[in-house]
Amino acid sequence: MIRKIAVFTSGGDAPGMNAAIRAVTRAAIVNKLKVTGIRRGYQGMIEGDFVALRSSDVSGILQLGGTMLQTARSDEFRTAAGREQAYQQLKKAEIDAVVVIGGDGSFTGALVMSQEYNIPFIGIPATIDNDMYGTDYTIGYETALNSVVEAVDKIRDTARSHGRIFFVEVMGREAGLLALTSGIACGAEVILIPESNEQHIELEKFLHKGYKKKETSGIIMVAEGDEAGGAMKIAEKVRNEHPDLDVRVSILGHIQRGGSPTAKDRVNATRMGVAAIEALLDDQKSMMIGITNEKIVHVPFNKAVKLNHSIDNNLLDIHKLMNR
Ligand SMILES: Nc1ncnc2c1ncn2[C@@H]1O[C@H](COP(=O)(O)OP(=O)(O)O)[C@@H](O)[C@H]1O
Ligand SMILES: O=P(O)(O)OC[C@H]1O[C@](O)(COP(=O)(O)O)[C@@H](O)[C@@H]1O
Ligand SMILES: [Mg+2]
Repeated sequence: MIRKIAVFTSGGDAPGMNAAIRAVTRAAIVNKLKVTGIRRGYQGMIEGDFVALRSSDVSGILQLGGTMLQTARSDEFRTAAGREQAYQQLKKAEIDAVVVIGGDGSFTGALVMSQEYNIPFIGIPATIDNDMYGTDYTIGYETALNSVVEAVDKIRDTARSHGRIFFVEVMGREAGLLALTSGIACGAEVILIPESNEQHIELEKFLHKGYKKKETSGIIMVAEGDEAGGAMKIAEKVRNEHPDLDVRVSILGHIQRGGSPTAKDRVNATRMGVAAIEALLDDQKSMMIGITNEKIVHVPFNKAVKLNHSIDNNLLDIHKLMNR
């Protein structure tokens, strides 16, 4: 019997996390559940940094970026002693079930803890990387994509004016989807992502033939996690090999993680927040709420975190076609 739930945000923040906190809180209250917010992710769980949430406490946050509960990456929670302390804090606060809003790391932590202690966890995927298996969509990705496109359009203006080649680094330590889709949206000439090596050949072709023949500017999107080592390193190599080219680097950084969530991120965060409470009331546990083909789906944590989210090769093909 669930009487009181906790909700928290964990890992890298993502625009729309607040919308999810609001939806979880309000859906729980409508179903006569009490709600506790845990501040600062798993670290706050270990330290008992809890706050009671009423419907009015989540008023006015729907449109705000970041997370009102703050977030953290907690090394202590990776230890058995840290998780034991976290469990004791949950018991003390009489929490019967937990909703975790985060990415693959956060769900791995939830899976480990639910194997050790009898407490149900439901996950809501929120990461700008959109790298979770079993869902087409993670909260924050759409907003980040639009932020990248807005920034790169501006870079294109100055690149064209000077006839320069820009290496633009986009976030994604292990995931290239944001670089790939923003690259397509901005008409990038080349896109370098960790999931595919082939694009380095495209870069060589572009530098040797394409640029010199017909281009007035070049945008090379580089995912942070590309194996050649990020935009700085690649640009340095290109400068050495092609001293005639005017090369610049722009690392977009954490502006990609901030800002007011797009309408789609708000709507999907609200849908997933409500679905998370419904899943708990339906006695589900260790389950991620996802959205596939625009429908809510339930994906067991062990699948969501262990299976790889692959890149759609069609997107790579489409990009290639545009730059023939
Ligand atoms: N294998 C694990 N065991 C226990 N906790 C984990 C594990 N992996 C991740 N976590 C917890 O989840 C937190 C968030 O994970 P992280 O990978 O940083 O972000 P995200 O959830 O956005 O992918 C970590 O700081 C850690 O506290
Ligand atoms: O904010 P930090 O700690 O520098 O982390 C940067 C990383 O976080 C992300 O923005 C989001 O990743 P997670 O959602 O897995 O936390 C990655 O794209 C990036 O590599
Ligand atoms: Mg992650």
